[in-house]
Amino acid sequence: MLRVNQISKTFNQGTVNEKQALISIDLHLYKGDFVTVIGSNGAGKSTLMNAIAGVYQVDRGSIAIDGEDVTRLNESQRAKYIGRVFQDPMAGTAPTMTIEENLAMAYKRGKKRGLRLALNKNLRDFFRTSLESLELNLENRLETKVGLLSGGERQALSLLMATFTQPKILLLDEHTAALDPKRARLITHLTEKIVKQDHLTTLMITHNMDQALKLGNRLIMMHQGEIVLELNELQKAKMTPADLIHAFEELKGEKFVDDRIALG
Ligand SMILES: Nc1ncnc2c1ncn2[C@@H]1O[C@H](COP(=O)(O)OP(=O)(O)OP(=O)(O)O)[C@@H](O)[C@H]1O
Repeated sequence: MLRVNQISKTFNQGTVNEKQALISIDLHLYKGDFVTVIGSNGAGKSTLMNAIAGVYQVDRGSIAIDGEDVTRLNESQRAKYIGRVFQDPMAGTAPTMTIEENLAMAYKRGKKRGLRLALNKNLRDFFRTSLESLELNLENRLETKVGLLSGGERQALSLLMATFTQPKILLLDEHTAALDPKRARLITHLTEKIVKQDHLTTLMITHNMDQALKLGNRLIMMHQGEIVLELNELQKAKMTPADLIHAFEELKGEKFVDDRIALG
């Protein structure tokens, strides 16, 4: 479903600030794979996601989604394939628009430009049913402005907006990190539920080692622009957060430095 072949990305090439953020990264995700991504500070995790989403063009290598080479497509041209949820609950939704207007906007994403979308009964029913799955009673607040929702409700809505059109790839960029523990648990639970039910191919960056081990069926660890460790479901199941750190230190002979790390 996702084939990242030998991609490299250097920022500020030829200047004193030159930074090789990605070095010959290979990553192949099969349909339904749910891969958690961890790594030290500045390891290249966000750059990898941005490269997949088309925010940055890569210097070398190629990216294919469901067999289509998207390497030279820009972010908006890739939008129909990709759902993304960011760390900031404010980032994925428009606060002055109502819940249903936000959903309509997401529904239109990637569809033909200029498509006028009538908010007819069928569409409202579809939005209501989708919102019911969140179990937050948002289905009865279709006309509420999104700016009035709590951070957790807003992030749940972002998650729904990123997934209800069944993207080929779901990118989760520390999407629970800015929430309090209770809301983070809720969003984690909803993520697991939606990904499983819709069999979504997912890449999730997290600084929470426990979450990285418990969620998904694969884990990758990045360091200085490279993937330094890959674990499958069985290997993940046997490991603790402390084992992960230990494995990194054995491999690289240096301390694992992540300012935002959470072990459990
Ligand atoms: N737009 C940019 N311009 C210049 N340098 C950048 C840019 N984006 C990222 N970098 C640099 O590339 C490297 C990788 O950054 P990236 O944000 O991908 O790391 P990360 O693994 O997500 O880090 P963290 O967990 O600390 O957020 C870092 O050294 C960063 O400073």
